[in-house]
Amino acid sequence: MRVTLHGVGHRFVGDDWLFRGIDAEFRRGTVTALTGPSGCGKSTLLALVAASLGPSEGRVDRTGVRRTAWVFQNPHGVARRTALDHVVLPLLARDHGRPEAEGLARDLLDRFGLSTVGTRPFAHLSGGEAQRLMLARAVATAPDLLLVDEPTAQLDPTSAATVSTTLGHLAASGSIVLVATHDPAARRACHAELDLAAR
Ligand SMILES: Nc1ncnc2c1ncn2[C@@H]1O[C@H](COP(=O)(O)OP(=O)(O)OP(=O)(O)O)[C@@H](O)[C@H]1O
Repeated sequence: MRVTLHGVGHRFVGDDWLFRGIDAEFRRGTVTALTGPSGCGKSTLLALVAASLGPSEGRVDRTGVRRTAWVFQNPHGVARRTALDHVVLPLLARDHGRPEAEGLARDLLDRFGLSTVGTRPFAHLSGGEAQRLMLARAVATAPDLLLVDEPTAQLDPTSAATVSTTLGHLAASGSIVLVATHDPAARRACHAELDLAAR
């Protein structure tokens, strides 16, 4: 399973090139940091990898990728549903029975440092809690490819380190993980880096 970029470049209509000539390969087991200054095109590259956008030039090949999960910069949940429910639902969708799904969801909340907020409605979570919940929900879908935009931007260093460790564990279990980030600590926790500033 892998995603390969061949000479990929992108520009939005009427704008200059954001980047050109990117050759890269993202493999299972690897967390890759996408870095570069604000506006250089990190989220755009995630969209190209997710195939929700076609590149202006070049080619993106996705081999063996069936399930993609994408965690956006701004967390969106269902205001009145509990944190636990947000993680239980994808597990039910993957055919786990409710008791098993709840057990797995509690484990995931625990891994993301959210065990004390499971019964809270989404609307009452802090920004950092909501963002970690979206990550827990994405991991619950057992994605082949996980794309994450700025996962540590709203977090204190300890919570940020927990998130980086958990993304590493997800990759170790066989996923491809891409993380757009400005955070030097999050970048250091990745196995590889694609720096868009250099393009
Ligand atoms: N659909 C679009 N149409 C036109 N321009 C866009 C579109 N999406 C993004 N852009 C522009 O493309 C540039 C790159 O945006 P992008 O969100 O990929 O950058 P980024 O590196 O992820 O930024 P940040 O670090 O601030 O999140 C920005 O100037 C943005 O305004």
